[in-house]
Amino acid sequence: MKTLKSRPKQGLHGELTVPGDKSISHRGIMLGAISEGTTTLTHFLTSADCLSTLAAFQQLGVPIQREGTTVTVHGVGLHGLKASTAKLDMGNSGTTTRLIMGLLAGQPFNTTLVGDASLSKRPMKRVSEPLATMGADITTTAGHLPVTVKGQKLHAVNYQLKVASAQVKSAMILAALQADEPTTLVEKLPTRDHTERMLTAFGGEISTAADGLTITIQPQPHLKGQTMTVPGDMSSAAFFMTAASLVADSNITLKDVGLNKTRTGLLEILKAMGGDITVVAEPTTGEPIGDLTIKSADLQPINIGKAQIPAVIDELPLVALLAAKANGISRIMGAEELRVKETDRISAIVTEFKKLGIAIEELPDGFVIDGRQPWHVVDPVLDAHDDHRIGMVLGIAALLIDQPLQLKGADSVRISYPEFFDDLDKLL
Ligand SMILES: O=C(O)C1=C[C@@H](OP(=O)(O)O)[C@@H](O)[C@H](O)C1
Ligand SMILES: C=C(OP(=O)(O)O)C(=O)O
Repeated sequence: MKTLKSRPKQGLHGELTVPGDKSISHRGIMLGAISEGTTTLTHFLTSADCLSTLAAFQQLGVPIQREGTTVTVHGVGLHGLKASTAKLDMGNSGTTTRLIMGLLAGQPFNTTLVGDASLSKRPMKRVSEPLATMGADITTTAGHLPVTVKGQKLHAVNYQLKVASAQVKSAMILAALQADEPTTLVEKLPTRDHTERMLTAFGGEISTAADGLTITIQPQPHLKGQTMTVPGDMSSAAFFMTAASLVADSNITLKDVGLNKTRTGLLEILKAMGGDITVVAEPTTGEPIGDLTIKSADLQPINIGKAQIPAVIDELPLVALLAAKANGISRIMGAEELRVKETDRISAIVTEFKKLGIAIEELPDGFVIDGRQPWHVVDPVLDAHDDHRIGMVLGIAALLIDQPLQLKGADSVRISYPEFFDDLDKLL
């Protein structure tokens, strides 16, 4: 049980560089592995999820070294992976599992994937079914892990994705690389496009049509290892953006944060709510990055619907917290995907926010929050529900309360941001 810091005497102050982006770190290892030559990733995220990806590719015969946050991947090419003698442990990572399924679907060997209790409850048919249209042979356990992938020769498809999910899209892209002809995928809504951008940087041929939804992938590329610095994770920066906005007298700067438009939903929402944020973009050739300065502000309520969800999916617990201090009623809808994350995040947020006396109502696909109601602690023992993002949002919520609160499962931050509480202390 961790005792959370309560309301600070002064606001949050100072400058911070948040750890590397989780999505980009995963993809850096995967694309590096199937490239020819060496890939060097600096500012790699050394959280449990990304280390699950690193270990899985080592087990597939890819030499990978790590020194601190620098990772060197000695690529084996698209057809150079080797069968693992043991099951691959995906740990808690949905991204590792879904993307690796797409890649292994076309390899000439069989692999069994297992994961922890939380990951073993998450849906995998959303990946195995679309992959099956390409000829993949994937057996799930009633739609969940353990999953066995029996490598097959894959054929190209023209496929309309059924869920707005970058993980499903990326699994299909990684499978399409191994197909016989070009594949076309059509997304329901644009989702994070790191796979597409990074594949291009590694020398692959992938294009997105003017509609922003139709993606064409050329098969059998000869990818070349790259050197890249992973941008700061917007999804980690988001915790401090929220804290500085809500805690009076704050003024912080977050350096080198990834500003890819498919990830900046929270930034846009915070601006629309009246947040005080200055963005100084930096010139880059790869993923857009920049520095963010955030000061405390009085916030207005907001309504969010389906089309806005993908760009803020992992930050929705923070949108709920912002709404809980806004001057009116906010509605967040179209977010049913939250129910199939590390925990049912809708239910977890409602349960934990109610312990703080927040006026929150659960919807099947989101929540309604009245930020005008004063908070009052009903139960000082909060629970992360074994979910890193729930644990961290509660760590921020505690800064808005005068009495000390306890957090069960604070250790869950290791999944995406092991230094979270230390970095928060630096700003306090
Ligand atoms: O592709 C990725 O790196 C991710 C995609 C999102 O999941 P979905 O694809 O399930 O929306 C997100 O929630 C996850 O944290 C990372
Ligand atoms: C949902 C998340 O990750 P994953 O799906 O990779 O477990 C997350 O980091 O919030």
